[in-house]
Amino acid sequence: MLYIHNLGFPRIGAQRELKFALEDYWQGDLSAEALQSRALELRDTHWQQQRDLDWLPVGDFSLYDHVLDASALFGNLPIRACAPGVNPLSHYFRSARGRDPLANHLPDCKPAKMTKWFNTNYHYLVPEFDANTQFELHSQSLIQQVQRARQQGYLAKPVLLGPLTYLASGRSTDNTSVLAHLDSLLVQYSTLLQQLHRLGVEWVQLDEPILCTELDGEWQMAFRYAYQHLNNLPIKRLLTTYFGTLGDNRSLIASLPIQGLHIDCSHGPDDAHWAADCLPDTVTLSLGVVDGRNVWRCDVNALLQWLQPLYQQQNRDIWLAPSCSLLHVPHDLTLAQDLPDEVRQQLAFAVQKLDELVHIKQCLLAPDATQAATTSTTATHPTPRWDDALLQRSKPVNQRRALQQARLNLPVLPTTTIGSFPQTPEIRALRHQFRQGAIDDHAYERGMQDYITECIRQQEQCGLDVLVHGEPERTDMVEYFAEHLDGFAVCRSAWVQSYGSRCVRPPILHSDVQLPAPITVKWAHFAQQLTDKPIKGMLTGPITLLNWSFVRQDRPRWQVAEQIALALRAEIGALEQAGIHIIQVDEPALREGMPLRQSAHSDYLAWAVASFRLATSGVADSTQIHTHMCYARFEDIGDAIDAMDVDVISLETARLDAQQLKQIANLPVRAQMGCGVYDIHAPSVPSVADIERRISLLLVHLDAQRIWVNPDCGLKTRQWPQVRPALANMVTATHAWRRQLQEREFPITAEG
Ligand code: MET
Ligand SMILES: [Zn+2]
Repeated sequence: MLYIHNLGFPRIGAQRELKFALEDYWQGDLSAEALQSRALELRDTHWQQQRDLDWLPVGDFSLYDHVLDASALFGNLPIRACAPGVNPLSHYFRSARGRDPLANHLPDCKPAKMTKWFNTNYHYLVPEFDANTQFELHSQSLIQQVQRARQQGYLAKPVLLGPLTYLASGRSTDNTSVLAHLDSLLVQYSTLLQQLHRLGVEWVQLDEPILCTELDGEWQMAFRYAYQHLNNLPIKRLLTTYFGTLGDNRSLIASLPIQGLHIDCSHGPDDAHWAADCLPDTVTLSLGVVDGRNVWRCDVNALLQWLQPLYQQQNRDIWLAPSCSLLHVPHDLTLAQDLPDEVRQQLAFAVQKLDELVHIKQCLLAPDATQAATTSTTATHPTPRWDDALLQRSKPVNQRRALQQARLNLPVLPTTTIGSFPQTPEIRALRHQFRQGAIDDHAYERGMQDYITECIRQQEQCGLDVLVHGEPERTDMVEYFAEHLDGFAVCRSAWVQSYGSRCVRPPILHSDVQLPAPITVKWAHFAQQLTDKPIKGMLTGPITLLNWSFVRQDRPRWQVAEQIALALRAEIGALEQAGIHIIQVDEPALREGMPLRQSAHSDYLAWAVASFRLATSGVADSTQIHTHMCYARFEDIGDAIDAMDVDVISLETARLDAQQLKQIANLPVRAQMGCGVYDIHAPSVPSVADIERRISLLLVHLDAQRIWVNPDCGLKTRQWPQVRPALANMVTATHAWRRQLQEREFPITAEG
């Protein structure tokens, strides 16, 4: 038999209803009951939108995050977030955010750590384990949802994070192994599966995406052990793997006692063929044939070429699904009226992806009666081959240094910022009015120039050495460039959840990327005219533009990166021409684009670094190239960072302890380094003493000549009353150190 199902649906709502409800609730403007009833309405609506499916995912909806939901389900929220007599909803939100309106009498607590969900841009809250961890099942909410779905006539398939992926996503806070908790966790899973079975549930979905990563012997054993443990339960278990291929885990998977296996087919049909050939007919095969990570329409013709024969040869049940949860794509294309028609025709968002499943099912069941849709995509042109010399600056980094210094004449421990300054309500309003056509180009530019003037004045008053224009024209560091480069489209309603109530709007890269006209030059040039201090030009790098966009799939990623890089190379050339001699090319997303499997890392880093160099190597040796990275670990990519061949790199390091900072300082990187000296996310103003201490830590490990002083990241989410004193303190602390360093160099003796 042939069925269609879904692994998970976007939760935030087509119009971001959940976001607004959550934010109202956190503000104290919406009661907990009202929040729950909005969530219930949203779930009902989303179920309605999935009504054509044979099996409906239930339990995939979340008020904040599905990993946090698993922690709540198994009674494993951090103890510091919980207090007797407090509503469980408060425990949940205190775990996520440190506070909750229903528990205002409690002091704020430290929220759980947030980190990226595999290689997506979705962030989850990291479960915590220690020797005292004890699980306790809180299944009431899930059970109610299942009952409600069944009452509404759906065949409900509860969605659970699998026990191994749950443990692997967590961290032990006392150096015990997370696997030490497997036994006690399995007891809860068993109880839960029995409860679901008693409700009449036939299938449960167990998400184990870690099966698409490399697993060592211990984890493989744990998998066998865990699924054996769940084996004697009467409910059917669909083991879902996604975000990659099965690789070396095929034989492990074949050894697990499961009734169904879901395979991500967006990477090709090999795993599907393997499973069809090697798994017993009693195992249902769920094929993730519609890409759940991207917005392009499925090429049904191409798909049927392999799917049709595979389906016909099988005696087992086949299910069709998106490759993974649809959480990672926008909700509904019909709302995307601002996209050009020729782009929209090529796309499918969550709702449309389910229509595609219906269509594919029809094609398989009645091949003669149905017409497979052909997908036409805009033709693109591979970039003409360029000379490898384009990847090289003329001189090595240590020789460029003197040339740059001759022009810039910077003091030791130069101070700067990462680029953006507060995005005030006035600036947002200005951009909004301009977009609406309420003000003309002239008024918009004048408004921006006024703000840039203000940013320059503030930076001069604080005494910074290298200034920036402040990025007021940018809604977002990727979106702004996507709006001004050919080949990208920005859809203003295409929201994807990033974490909690936060959503992002990844641009859609649909055809050849080109720079029609310089993007940043006028702002940087305007700023430079206002000051004698050097202005640092600001760009988003090729890899970050790539990793934070939806990218065409008919071209390899390295090729797309190369095209973006060439467009940025032209922009950088134009900045240099306009008299900007320091240019920062931000790559905060370099690390997160790393493939899940370690064996693929070096390949990725090689082309990522090459495209960065392609963008940046065209400048004179006397022009200083900076890059900035954040949100990531850097310890294991030191070589790649060095290979980027920048003159200065700034890193988000303010939250690292002395030991970790030492690791960063000792990376095999030749560039000068700006290890962020204060955390821009912290609500308080860092004191002069704090920053001095931070600088002294750096001075232990780095030559003073290599150190830059800057905040951790951009300041756009901050407000001026905090930014001003923070930067002033940073400069004061730096000056104090400069004096000390000078005294060390010319020690003041008793005589002199
Ligand atoms: N230049 C950017 C900014 O200052 C870099 C941000 S990194 C996420 O906002
Ligand atoms: Zn940053």
